[in-house]
Amino acid sequence: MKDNKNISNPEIVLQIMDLHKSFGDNHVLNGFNMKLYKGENLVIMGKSGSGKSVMIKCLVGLMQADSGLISVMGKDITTLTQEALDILRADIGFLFQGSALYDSMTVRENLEFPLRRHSKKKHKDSNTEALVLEALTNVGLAHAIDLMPSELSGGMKRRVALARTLILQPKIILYDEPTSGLDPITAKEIIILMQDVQKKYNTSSLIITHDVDCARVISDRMLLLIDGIDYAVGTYTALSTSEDPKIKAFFKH
Ligand SMILES: Nc1ncnc2c1ncn2[C@@H]1O[C@H](COP(=O)(O)OP(=O)(O)OP(=O)(O)O)[C@@H](O)[C@H]1O
Repeated sequence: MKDNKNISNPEIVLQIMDLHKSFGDNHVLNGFNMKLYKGENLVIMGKSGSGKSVMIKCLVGLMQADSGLISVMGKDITTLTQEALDILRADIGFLFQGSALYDSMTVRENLEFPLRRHSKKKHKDSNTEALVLEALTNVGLAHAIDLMPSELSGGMKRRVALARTLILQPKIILYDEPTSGLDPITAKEIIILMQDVQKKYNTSSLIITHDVDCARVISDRMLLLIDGIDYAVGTYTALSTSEDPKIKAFFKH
């Protein structure tokens, strides 16, 4: 089953072509392809150890692929200078499992931190206080601005981490297991928040998850990473009704 996105004149914001990555005899990615269109939520699922993290690391330049092409906003990242790469990276937000808050800083300081790092590029003239408040309001946590991370619940921490990502107004957000470790109700809240963010900012999101319910609710399209390739790409409905045993395995509860 292959990509059947049917929108007129779609803009591709992120593309991977024929990506290969091996560790010795362990051939993790064997010609992986992916396209992320502007404004869409693409969910990537794959068994544990299938290479999702390796793919993301190659995508953000934390790991070098053996071969293949990766382009972000139409630019081949392997040919960019460090400076051009840094500018491009400011357009990509990350919400990783491990993207913990700084425990010794208040919520406000946690949000000011990325602003200060990128201030030269983006927010030279902006009012930091207003930006922090706006980002927190967008995740429903304006009242928590002066709390310490230790005073927040798991769901609230995840929201603050999302606000910290949003404050730089990224064009693309990469989510790694956004609902892992959360109870079903809080997980649902985070999914709704992700949808709100997508609508409000028209961001394009790549979401790695094992959570089938999350995939059902949030995905415009899904990609199944199996045997190191983009084995199946399509809507939740198309994939969840497939008769292919390898695809079916993902949707069994
Ligand atoms: N730095 C590394 N050196 C050697 N092997 C590695 C390295 N990083 C990843 N691998 C191997 O690559 C394979 C894919 O790992 P990866 O972490 O991408 O899986 P994953 O799909 O993200 O799994 P999970 O869902 O459990 O997080 C595994 O076999 C892993 O052992």
